[in-house]
Amino acid sequence: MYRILTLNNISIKGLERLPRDEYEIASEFSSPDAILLRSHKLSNDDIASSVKAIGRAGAGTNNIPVGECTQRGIAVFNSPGANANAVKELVISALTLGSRGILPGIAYVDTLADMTDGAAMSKLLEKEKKRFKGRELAGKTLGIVGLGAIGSMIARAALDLGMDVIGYDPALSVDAAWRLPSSVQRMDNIGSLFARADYITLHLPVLDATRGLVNESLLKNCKPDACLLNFAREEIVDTDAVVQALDEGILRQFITDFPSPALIGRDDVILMPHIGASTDEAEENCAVMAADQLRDFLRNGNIRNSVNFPNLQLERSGEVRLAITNRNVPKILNSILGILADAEINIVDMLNKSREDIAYNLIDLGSDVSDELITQIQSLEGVINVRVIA
Ligand SMILES: NC(=O)c1ccc[n+]([C@@H]2O[C@H](COP(=O)([O-])OP(=O)(O)OC[C@H]3O[C@@H](n4cnc5c(N)ncnc54)[C@H](O)[C@@H]3O)[C@@H](O)[C@H]2O)c1
Ligand SMILES: O=C(O)[C@H](O)COP(=O)(O)O
Repeated sequence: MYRILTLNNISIKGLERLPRDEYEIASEFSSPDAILLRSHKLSNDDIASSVKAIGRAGAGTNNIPVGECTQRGIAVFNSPGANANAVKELVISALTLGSRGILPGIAYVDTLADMTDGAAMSKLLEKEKKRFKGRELAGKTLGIVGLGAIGSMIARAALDLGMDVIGYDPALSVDAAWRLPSSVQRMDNIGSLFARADYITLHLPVLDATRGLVNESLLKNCKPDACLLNFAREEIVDTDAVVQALDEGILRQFITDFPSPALIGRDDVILMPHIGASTDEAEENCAVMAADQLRDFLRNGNIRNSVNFPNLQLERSGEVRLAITNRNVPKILNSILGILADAEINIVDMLNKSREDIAYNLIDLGSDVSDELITQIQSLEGVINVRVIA
């Protein structure tokens, strides 16, 4: 029986992928095998020594101490693309909110609640509506920073709205490049994107290299009247610099899914309570993907969509499988194979892959192994953990 600790509400559709005869699921456990969460902020001390894997039902993993997990041999998974459509739809709504007098218009109509004369109300609205005139998106330029799952979907939708789309992504994967419409013009640097776009939308992860990326000097490149959207992460944008750019008229508007006190109560800011992925569909997609990945890892040692372990899958064969994580240094695999050979245990199949500091091995054996042999492998210098999967 595997124990799964949930630290946020996880969609029932995802939890159903973990059958109760094999998985115990609860929001409190002293020694869980795995953790399933959304945006819950997890510290290294919160992670019990029994934890083998963490599944993030969502895209961003900045709430998880990934580096420390890697050192401890804990695989961290996310759900790439599973909530991208939800974010795309919200960003398209935000673009229209940022171009038309929708919110002030609605707020104005709400002030007329005491009027009882319909004809007088119509007359008043026709007179006042000029205050809520907007502009159209068609023909404007949208700059997308980060052309991954969300960025590429937004690019396609914006092109359908008649916008010109430019993008910047210095780390674009081959798969993401295939998904990108060919009419998206790629910029060589982020400054050029800021200088050309009427609307700029951020869809990149928060990393050491992207924290505070949108700062005073970058914002100085903006076209007059530009509108900035942040549905990625709060830390990517220097809020003080944005407030200053708004005050100085460098930016016309800021729309974000990450409110902070300095932004509340301004007419030129639209704030949403981190609802980019809050749809039934996205929550289900993320939970199902995260649960399936955890299950395949716990049951078979296979790894799909890990952010810190190499991706690796091997069909099951043999009697028993060893899943071994070790430091990525020479000779460890040789030593492991030597121990198995000395014990005359036949290797039926095996796969070994590395990623940065660690290596991960799946070794299918023709016969069962003793506890002593596992202890022998576990005590090899550089071996982080060993799992025996029946
Ligand atoms: N508001 C929300 O609820 C919500 C929902 C989902 C995701 N997000 C955030 O959006 C981010 C992107 O999600 P995704 O699913 O598109 O991820 P993704 O991994 O598919 O795409 C991210 C892209 O950003 C690119 N990138 C990395 N560094 C960059 C840089 N310095 N400049 C420009 N691009 C860079 C990567 O190469 C990649 O193509 C997530 O990391 C998460 O923080 C927010
Ligand atoms: O990175 C993500 O996937 C989003 O920020 C969604 O976070 P949530 O699962 O807490 O809504």
